[in-house]
Amino acid sequence: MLELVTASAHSGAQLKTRWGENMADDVVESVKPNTDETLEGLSSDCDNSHLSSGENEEAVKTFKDLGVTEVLCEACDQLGWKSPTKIQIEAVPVALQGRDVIGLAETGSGKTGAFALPILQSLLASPQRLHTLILTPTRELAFQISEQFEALGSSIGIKCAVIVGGIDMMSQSLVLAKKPHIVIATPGRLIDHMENTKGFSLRALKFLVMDEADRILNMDFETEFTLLFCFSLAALKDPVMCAVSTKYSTVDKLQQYYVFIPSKYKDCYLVSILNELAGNSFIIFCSTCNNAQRVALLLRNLGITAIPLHGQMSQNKRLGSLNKFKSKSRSVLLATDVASRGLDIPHVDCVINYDIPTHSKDYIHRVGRTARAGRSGKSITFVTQYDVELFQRIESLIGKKLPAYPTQEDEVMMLVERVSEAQRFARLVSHHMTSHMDNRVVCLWLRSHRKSKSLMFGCSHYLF
Ligand SMILES: Nc1ncnc2c1ncn2[C@@H]1O[C@H](COP(=O)(O)OP(=O)(O)OP(=O)(O)O)[C@@H](O)[C@H]1O
Repeated sequence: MLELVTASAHSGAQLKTRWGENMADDVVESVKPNTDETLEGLSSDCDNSHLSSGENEEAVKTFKDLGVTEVLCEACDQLGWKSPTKIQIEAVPVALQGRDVIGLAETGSGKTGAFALPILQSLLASPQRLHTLILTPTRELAFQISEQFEALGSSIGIKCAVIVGGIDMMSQSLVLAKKPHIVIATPGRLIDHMENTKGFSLRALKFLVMDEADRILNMDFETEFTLLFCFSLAALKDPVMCAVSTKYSTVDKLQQYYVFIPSKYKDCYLVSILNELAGNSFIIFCSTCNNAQRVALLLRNLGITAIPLHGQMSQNKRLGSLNKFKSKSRSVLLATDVASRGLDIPHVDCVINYDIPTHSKDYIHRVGRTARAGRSGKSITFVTQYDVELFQRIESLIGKKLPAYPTQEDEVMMLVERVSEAQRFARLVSHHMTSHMDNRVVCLWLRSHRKSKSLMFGCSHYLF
């Protein structure tokens, strides 16, 4: 699940968060009025006065019915959004009235649109630079939200800035100096700019969004309601709770399975399932960066187009991996929980929990990377002899017993020798990579140690 909090109509001085400082403390310069002609030209089109909250789902069929202005309705149409989702029906009219909103809905249910549309409409009504701040827990999510704002706001000349770690501060300062309408940031880098970038001020901010609020605040509450209620005490004014999911739930179109296997045969089962479901697109979750890297190498050794995504990679490499997976040039993404929240890659057919998540809540976020926006999808969770208790906790959190995924043990065991060979290669390559050996040297080394042609498949791809 993902929560959103839109704190609308707050002045910068009121914006206080638990993770950081008072955002208005570092005010150096006030924000100049917007001169963006496109936004101003369109602003008269915007009239929310007729809106009332509490319109129910049955009565509302279109974005227009929610009070969304014509130009944004057209943008939704261009994105292929024929009608609003449940959370959009609940949250958009309330946010358009200028109320603070706490949103709660299933994964892949369109929460980004639910806060993006009211923000864009507010910008149309009163154009202003540095109008909105969106905080996200991961860098990838920040880029994704920016893409969605730019897609919805393309015809109105919206300017977004993504301010995340792993990217040069100076170039970000230049982007901030141009005073974008919307800043999408991860907390650490935002604080850096607030402390060190002259002239950067959030005083005039009209909207604050905390996407994945529990993760940003780094708090593990029993339910997300409690978390957001606590946050509302600190910063929100009489917020409206828009909940279209009242507990930790997974979507109906997701088929969830587990497979009970001995720990030492995890790789064999993985390869067997990937072979069986060949042609699909997978995200495989591992609990550590090392494991994600090692399994990616192992699969590459076996000719499977796998690519890693984890926090020990540079930001450029992380984005490169994600783009290759998104563009379908790689069919398997080996990821840590850095990819478990919010990432929206519609073509993901199957999520495999190679390592079971330690926090049950992460299970819901991970499997939510498939079966998004009404599509169907599959998830398979590996449960070893060490994971039984964690698995039971997951089942009790989601409130259902999962069926076993059918596997043929004898067929899996036929892979043991082949997989062991690939494991040895993966370990050796990992060792050379972690000892900072030049990539070209690794490739040369691999060539000289080549045992069979297929083991060397994709050698150049070691250079990620
Ligand atoms: N009204 C709509 N009709 C059709 N598709 C939509 C609609 N609104 C959003 N979408 C699409 O649904 C997908 C999921 O949306 P989004 O990423 O906002 O989900 P989410 O609820 O934030 O998920 P998560 O909890 O996993 O972060 C996106 O591809 C988005 O373009």
